[in-house]
Amino acid sequence: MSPLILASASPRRHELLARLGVRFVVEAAAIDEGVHAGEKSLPYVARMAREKARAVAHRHGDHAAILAADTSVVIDGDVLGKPADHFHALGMLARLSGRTHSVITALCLRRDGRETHCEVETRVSFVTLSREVCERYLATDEPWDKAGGYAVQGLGGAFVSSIEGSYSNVVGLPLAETWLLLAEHGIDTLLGAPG
Ligand SMILES: Cc1cn([C@H]2C[C@H](O)[C@@H](COP(=O)(O)OP(=O)(O)OP(=O)(O)O)O2)c(=O)[nH]c1=O
Repeated sequence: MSPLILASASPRRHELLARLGVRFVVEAAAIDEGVHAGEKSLPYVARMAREKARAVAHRHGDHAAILAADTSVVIDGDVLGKPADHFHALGMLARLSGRTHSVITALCLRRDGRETHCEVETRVSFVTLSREVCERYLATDEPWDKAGGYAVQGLGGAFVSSIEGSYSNVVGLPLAETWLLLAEHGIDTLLGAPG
């Protein structure tokens, strides 16, 4: 059987999937990540994962097994993607300061033309951040390729006072749900079948 294709350029996703011991290759998908007018956060994140999987499926036959994911930060119903520039990132951190937000990762697994979806939500609470703290954080360059402009696995972890739900979900690939999804499609991991 040919290896699973991970449709992702994210080094975090590569590292997390590798932990499961799955044989995979990487093929990034370039899609338009714009939010449609009136589109809610959950359908948006699910659509992004689906479009990434389909973009890669397009280059292969129907038999290829493809895993794609999308992670977004959601606050007050608004989707925060990756910051475009310094002021955008500053605005995101100011919104997250002293409050609780959601991190949603959607997974899409395609195999033999069949698609399986799953969306996972983690609630993350931030301590209050001063403007100076945000500026110092932005100077580290950590926020740029991260949804919401922070990395829980890096220095941004210092902003997190509590977390409810899957930690790996915040980093970009929920390990438990990924394992279940792979098993459902008969894709072997180091752990074998769940349950
Ligand atoms: C909130 C948060 C996000 N992230 C990352 C996970 C994702 O890589 C990124 C969200 O952007 P995504 O568009 O989900 O992923 P990506 O562009 O990095 O990779 P690809 O589309 O090719 O799969 O933010 C962290 O690494 N740490 C965090 O704490």
